Amino acid sequence: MILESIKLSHFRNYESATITFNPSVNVFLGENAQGKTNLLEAIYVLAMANSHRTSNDKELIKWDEDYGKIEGRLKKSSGTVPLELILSKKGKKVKVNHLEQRKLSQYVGVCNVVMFAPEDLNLVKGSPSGRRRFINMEIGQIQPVYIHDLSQYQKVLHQRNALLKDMSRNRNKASDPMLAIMTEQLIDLAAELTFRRFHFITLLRKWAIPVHASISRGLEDLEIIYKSSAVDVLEDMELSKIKEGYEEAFGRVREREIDRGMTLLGPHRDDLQFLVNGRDVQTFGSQGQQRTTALSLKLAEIELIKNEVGEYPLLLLDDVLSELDDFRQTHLLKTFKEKVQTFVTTTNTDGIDHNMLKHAASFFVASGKISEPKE
Ligand SMILES: Nc1ncnc2c1ncn2[C@@H]1O[C@H](COP(=O)(O)OP(=O)(O)OP(=O)(O)O)[C@@H](O)[C@H]1O
Repeated sequence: MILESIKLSHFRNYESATITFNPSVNVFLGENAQGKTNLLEAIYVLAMANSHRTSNDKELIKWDEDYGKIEGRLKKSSGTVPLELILSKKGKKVKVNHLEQRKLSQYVGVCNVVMFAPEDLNLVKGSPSGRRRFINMEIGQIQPVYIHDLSQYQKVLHQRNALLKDMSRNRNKASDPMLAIMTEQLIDLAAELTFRRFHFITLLRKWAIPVHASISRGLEDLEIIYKSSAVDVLEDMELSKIKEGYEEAFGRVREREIDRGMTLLGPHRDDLQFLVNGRDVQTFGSQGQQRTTALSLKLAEIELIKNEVGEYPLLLLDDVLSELDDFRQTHLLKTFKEKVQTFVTTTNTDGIDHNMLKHAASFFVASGKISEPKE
């Protein structure tokens, strides 16, 4: 898919801007804090209806304005699709082909993106919540129903936590039937999410392992393990078996949950583990191995999306090229040259592959204004 153009109104530090993109590579050049990342963020938000760096949508609206808007024209093999996202203090509205979509699950997935930002280099080393967010965002764009299930899960989790908190304070037996109902609801959703996540990790593994071997010049074997807080999920495990596993596990922790006043098991406490040559990269890996792993995951996602939805996603590279050594950079750029529309931000083109720059449109970004492309 190709993003032909974008129009921003009151988005971050952009008052208004319209940009027509190159179908191959677009480079955004500028000093720090001028609006380069904001521009990639706008593309990401247009695709995912959520930012990659804040969960507070109000931060996306230009200061002292009431609303912000992002419009884009996306070219897919099925035709051109106008997309629109309006942010206001009351919430957000999304439109596809000028028609408002009531549910985000009907919107997310129309435009696919893979973002690689400096914080992704932390995917391996950072906290489990970052890895859960990665899983949620990636499954959401290939299986929109996942977004619906996840938001239902979060609602039930919130209610169940409130009930457990109350039970831990009051030790009231009268709440037992309510807890049983909520546990059943939570288990249905937890099993569904775990099943989908496990299937996603199986696909991710298929693409990431060969990529990692290639970037490490055949020296490293990657393994990705889904670590469930409740069930030992096995290859090809049926949904009903995962559900049974949750029922047993919740039975075991019931008293502890009431003591602690919170839900102790479920997808919100799961994690991913990465092994390189059999050792945990998070604990034992060098910084280079951790970076290679993060890059392998991102490259794998591109192929995974192509395989699942039939078209390559847009690739957003926020100031990461200079973070990768020449070999990793060349690998990244060579693999997708001409196949994937790429958007790159940088303060300086010195560290960037010159062959790539030859085919790119370069834009200059200063104080929320974008100059015409320089060839
Ligand atoms: N809601 C907002 N309204 C107006 N300006 C904002 C808003 N949010 C952020 N900014 C401004 O946007 C600028 C940051 O832009 P951005 O994050 O895109 O930087 P950048 O060009 O990518 O720089 P760097 O190379 O340092 O990452 C800052 O000047 C910040 O004050």
